[in-house]
Amino acid sequence: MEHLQVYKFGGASVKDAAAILNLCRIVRDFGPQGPLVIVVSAMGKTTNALEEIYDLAYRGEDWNQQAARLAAYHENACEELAALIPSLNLPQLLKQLQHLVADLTEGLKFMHLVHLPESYDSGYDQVVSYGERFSTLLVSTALAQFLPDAAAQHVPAQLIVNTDETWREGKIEWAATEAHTKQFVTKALADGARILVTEGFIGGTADGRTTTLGREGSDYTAAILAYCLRAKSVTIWKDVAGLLNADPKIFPDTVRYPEISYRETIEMAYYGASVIHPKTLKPLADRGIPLYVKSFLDPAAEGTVIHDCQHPALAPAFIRKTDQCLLSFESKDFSFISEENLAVIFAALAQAKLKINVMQNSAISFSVCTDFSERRVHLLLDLLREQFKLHYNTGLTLFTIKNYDAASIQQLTAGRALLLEQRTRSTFQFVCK
Ligand SMILES: Nc1ncnc2c1ncn2[C@@H]1O[C@H](COP(=O)(O)OP(=O)(O)O)[C@@H](O)[C@H]1O
Ligand SMILES: N[C@@H](CC(=O)OP(=O)(O)O)C(=O)O
Repeated sequence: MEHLQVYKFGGASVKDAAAILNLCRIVRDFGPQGPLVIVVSAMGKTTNALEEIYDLAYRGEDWNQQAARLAAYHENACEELAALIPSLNLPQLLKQLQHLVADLTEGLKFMHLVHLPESYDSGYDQVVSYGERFSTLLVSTALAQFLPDAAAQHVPAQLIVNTDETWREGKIEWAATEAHTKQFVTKALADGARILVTEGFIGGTADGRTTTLGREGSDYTAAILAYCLRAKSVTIWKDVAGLLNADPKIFPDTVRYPEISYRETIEMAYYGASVIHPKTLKPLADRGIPLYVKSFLDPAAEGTVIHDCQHPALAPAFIRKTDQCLLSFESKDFSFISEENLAVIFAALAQAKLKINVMQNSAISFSVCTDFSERRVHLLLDLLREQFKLHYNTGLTLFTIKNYDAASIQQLTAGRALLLEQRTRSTFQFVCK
């Protein structure tokens, strides 16, 4: 479907009724005339709120107040949307929302009273996925009223984005996803819809259970659907002017990259540039689909295009990852760290689902820097305690400078005590307090 485009709207761009109206205007004023698939994230900080609710429920603590606050936030958005789009049928929208809220709270009560889910992670997906289900209901309803000619239709992501049962990080079953996506989209277009709206971040297993694709995974959903539909392009609408050389919330004086290659961007995302989910680039690069990053606050502005291109050297990019943990494994008897030891350590890291951000070895010890998760680090320690002496430090920060020069290293390292440092020809990384 080479005319089809994919838009993705993240949490900031749907955070309240005014933001949803802005989305409708972007689609009307800047959107294509042809078919458009819209991928929607949960409103504002809803996913964090659902994580908190799930944690409380899993621990057997009271989650009712937090759940009521989340329901009120969405109800309030429905009421405000109805004031902004008078043709919207508020009682019907509220009824649909309340239905979803009731499903969510039933699930939580069931877990609380009857039995815990088979694992923390499987229960997480059933609960945390509601953020996207709520937001997609609001956005698809608003679009259907705002642009009646486009006959916007909701396509449930659980039916088209097929995954295995890797909870919280569902692995895409590509053949099934491609077949179902084509089938649902073709049918909806044949029925007269021009705009299809679906949930980002969530998928479904073959037996109908909901999975999630990893935090901030809605960008990835957009790329998956674009790949399966051989779309013309993907546009992700953000609260920044495009892909910048650093996060403007952290670093002053950022510059925008008007054009950048898939390869450079994939590395920036991998090192932690949170503007794009790291898995997003591969499906697009595989099919040569350009990715536009544009500002929903200034939709007429140029933004960034990420595609297959050659460009001159880029300004150094600065990336910060907080909440890091530096773990070191030491042999107990002064024997060298061998390949056999490393195989055991890597297997345990994979089992504990701890991803390595940086690693380094010396004669008798091996160190890795990972994102910190108390639950996962403790599992790792349990797995390896017998064989190795283990030390770990938390509350650390990992900085990466891509395309570094002497001045950028000096700028970032000045006054900091470095616990680990590493450089390749293009990348300088260090971990510090
Ligand atoms: N290199 C970068 N360029 C632009 N924005 C960045 C970069 N690195 C981090 N960011 C941050 O990413 C944010 C947008 O991404 P995100 O919050 O995931 O959006 P959404 O959830 O709305 O999709 C920006 O507000 C900015 O703070
Ligand atoms: N709502 C999910 C998925 C997502 O992609 O969100 P956003 O597009 O707002 O980063 C999360 O917060 O993780």
